[in-house]
Amino acid sequence: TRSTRPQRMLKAVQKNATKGNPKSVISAIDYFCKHSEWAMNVGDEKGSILDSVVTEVNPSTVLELGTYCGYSTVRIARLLSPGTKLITLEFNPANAAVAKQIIAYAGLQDKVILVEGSSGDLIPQMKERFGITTFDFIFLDHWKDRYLPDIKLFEECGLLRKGSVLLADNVICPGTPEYLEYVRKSPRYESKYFPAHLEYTKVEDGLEKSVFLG
Ligand SMILES: CNc1ncnc2c1ncn2[C@@H]1O[C@H](/C=C/CNC(=O)c2cc(-c3ccc(F)cc3)cc(O)c2O)[C@@H](O)[C@H]1O
Ligand SMILES: [Mg+2]
Repeated sequence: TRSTRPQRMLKAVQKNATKGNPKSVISAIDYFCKHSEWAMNVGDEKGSILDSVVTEVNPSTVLELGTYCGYSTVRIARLLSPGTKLITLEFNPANAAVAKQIIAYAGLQDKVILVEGSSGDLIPQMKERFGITTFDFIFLDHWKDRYLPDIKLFEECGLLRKGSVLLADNVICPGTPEYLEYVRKSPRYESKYFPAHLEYTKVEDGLEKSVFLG
């Protein structure tokens, strides 16, 4: 049967990237998406903003919602200090399988805990399963209509502390209007919009960085 786009992306990484070299994995995926097939990775322009926020926060506890093929997982994990791991949630087994291989090809498997399942089920389990008290940094890039319910879940589960940083992809395209209204209106968050473009296109998009104020 015909391969899937994530499988073709993995093939491109195995063909064009250097094993154990995260930068080459990132470049190989960006090249594939620019010259072969568009795919919904955060991409190089928004990815650079992601890099700068991760570097600034230098988090000890990290969560990503929506692994997809692991592109942003690799971008984040390569910047984490030794001994720090990122937890990434993915409920599509086929996508998780590709992501696992792409993360391993980058040599970052020891810095990543990929959990198969839905954020709605897994967020309440973070404390008991992974010994997390609060997250320093959260990257939201899963179904856009789930950003708001999940941020409320973080609050309810006591997973945010004064200074926790949430970075959300696609707040313009496809758009997350309810989430944006919530974080920008709530007195409990300090929000800032980083303008950019939809990955590999000239369409406007951007990232919203929201700091929890406690
Ligand atoms: C709801 N809880 C969840 N828990 C765990 N994993 C979840 C998940 N929701 C979705 N996922 C997974 O995340 C991934 C989904 C991501 C959704 N992202 C988008 O829809 C998206 C879509 C676009 C996009 C933009 C313009 C356009 F024309 C077409 C697409 C661009 C992006 O950057 C995107 O992030 C999949 O791998 C899915 O299985
Ligand atoms: Mg996205």
